[in-house]
Amino acid sequence: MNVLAGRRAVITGGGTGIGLACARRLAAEGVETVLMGRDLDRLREAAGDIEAASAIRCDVTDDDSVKAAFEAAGAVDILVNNAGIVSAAAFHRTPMADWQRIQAVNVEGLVRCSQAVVGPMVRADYARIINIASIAGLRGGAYVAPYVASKHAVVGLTKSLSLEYAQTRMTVNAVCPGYVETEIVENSIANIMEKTGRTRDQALAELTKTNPQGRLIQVEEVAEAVAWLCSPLSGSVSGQAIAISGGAV
Ligand SMILES: NC(=O)c1ccc[n+]([C@@H]2O[C@H](COP(=O)([O-])OP(=O)(O)OC[C@H]3O[C@@H](n4cnc5c(N)ncnc54)[C@H](O)[C@@H]3O)[C@@H](O)[C@H]2O)c1
Repeated sequence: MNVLAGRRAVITGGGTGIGLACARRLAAEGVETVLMGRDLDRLREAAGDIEAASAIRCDVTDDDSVKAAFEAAGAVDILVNNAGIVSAAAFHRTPMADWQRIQAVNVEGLVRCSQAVVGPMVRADYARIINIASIAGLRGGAYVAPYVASKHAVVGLTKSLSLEYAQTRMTVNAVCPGYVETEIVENSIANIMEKTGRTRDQALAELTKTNPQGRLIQVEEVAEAVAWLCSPLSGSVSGQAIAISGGAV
């Protein structure tokens, strides 16, 4: 029998990319998944293909939306804070509004959703918070300062919460992927092509050369790490930021 059968997981930004792969992987362990995001039609379509999955509208930047969504979700054993955005620009040309937009989703959104679940989680016999950070949370990167700062904040929050709740049965960890083949990366490729006039293959090579294995990472590889962090036998792993980067960090 699957040891996670009957557990309930919320995955923010669960309708696409890494979040959707996490939902599929956890569902394979018998976990009931709740996909949260802004586009309910897309979420419902995604949930329709997954056993015991449901969809709830949630904008992680909005207090009322988060409150209503987590009330509707009910008891939660696993929270995967996956919703995230990125933008690329030279530091001196990055408007303050871009900084605020990225912090609002990547950092404040994660705080809001985590605060919505930790109360009951600290009293539970099992609980997991898994934050999808990035290798941008472990090292710097040119032209992506707001994203890098936000993902460093995610890693800092992960370490702090793991200590704050160490006396409970909750673990808090981050996974830190390099470039993963998703919509975000497709946008990065389009951005490089537009700014530099490079072909798609050249733009893709710019990204894959950051991975010593010379390839894009697959969403299933990230989801596998998330599933392991959910397993009861990983209960003494907490406060970690696990790179999934082909050895880049
Ligand atoms: N793709 C990569 O190369 C890569 C690498 C490292 C880390 N990450 C991180 O992985 C996570 C998932 O990204 P992805 O690559 O699957 O791309 P994605 O764009 O498919 O996923 C991001 C999800 O977040 C959702 N989202 C954005 N703003 C939201 C909001 N205000 N409220 C609720 N949901 C919101 C989007 O709708 C989308 O479903 C992000 O946190 C991203 O920073 C991605």
